[in-house]
Amino acid sequence: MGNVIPVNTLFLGIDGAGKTTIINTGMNKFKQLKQEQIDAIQPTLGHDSKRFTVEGVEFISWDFPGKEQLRSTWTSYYKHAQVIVFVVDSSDSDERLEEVKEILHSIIQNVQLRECLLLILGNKQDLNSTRNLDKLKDTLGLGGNLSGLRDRTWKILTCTAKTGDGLEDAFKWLSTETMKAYKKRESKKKEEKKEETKK
Ligand SMILES: Nc1nc2c(ncn2[C@@H]2O[C@H](COP(=O)(O)OP(=O)(O)OP(=O)(O)O)[C@@H](O)[C@H]2O)c(=O)[nH]1
Ligand SMILES: [Mg+2]
Repeated sequence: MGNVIPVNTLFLGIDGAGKTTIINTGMNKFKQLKQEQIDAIQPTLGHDSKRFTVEGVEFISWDFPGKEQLRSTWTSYYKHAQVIVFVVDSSDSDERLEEVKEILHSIIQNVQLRECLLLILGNKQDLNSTRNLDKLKDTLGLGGNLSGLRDRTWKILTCTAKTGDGLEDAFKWLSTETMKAYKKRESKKKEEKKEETKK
């Protein structure tokens, strides 16, 4: 097997969205966590990184707190980010999703995150009050031709972290897109080197 490509991946989203559960499921090869493993997950207060690999890409997963007073910690990591996984509780109230929309749009427009791949995950599809993909897209204002999305590789998908449903496909997509971006960067570097030696 070739070398694994490591990518700094920031997991962002408000409190209770399911960021930590998704990372733990990723580390469990996307198999359903045991109930006691789910019960052991506490709201994140600090931040730390955990790693899991999917099809040659190692996601160095930075788990951040979503609690309002702690969200300011996110931005100091923006300069290191290559991938953003933005997690949404699809069953959250309209009021909370209005707040989520605002946060998501500020991430989309942030110049420091311009080059990042963006995966938006509509989590908790198992709950009765959940929104499906189309409804979520609409609620989060992602339907139109948003300037921050036009030149970016991004996707919105749904999942259930509690069972693992949808997560493997989501990270396979990220893995494929990461590889493509990596190859593009490498060939650009090669071209530039060639140009340099010609001078
Ligand atoms: N029903 C259901 N509950 C989920 C799912 N994913 C996570 N949860 C629950 O939602 C709660 C919050 O999950 P976390 O993973 O701690 O959420 P977080 O985004 O890390 O939250 P903060 O650390 O506070 O920012 C926990 O009780 C989880 O068990 C899911 O797919 N379905
Ligand atoms: Mg957490």
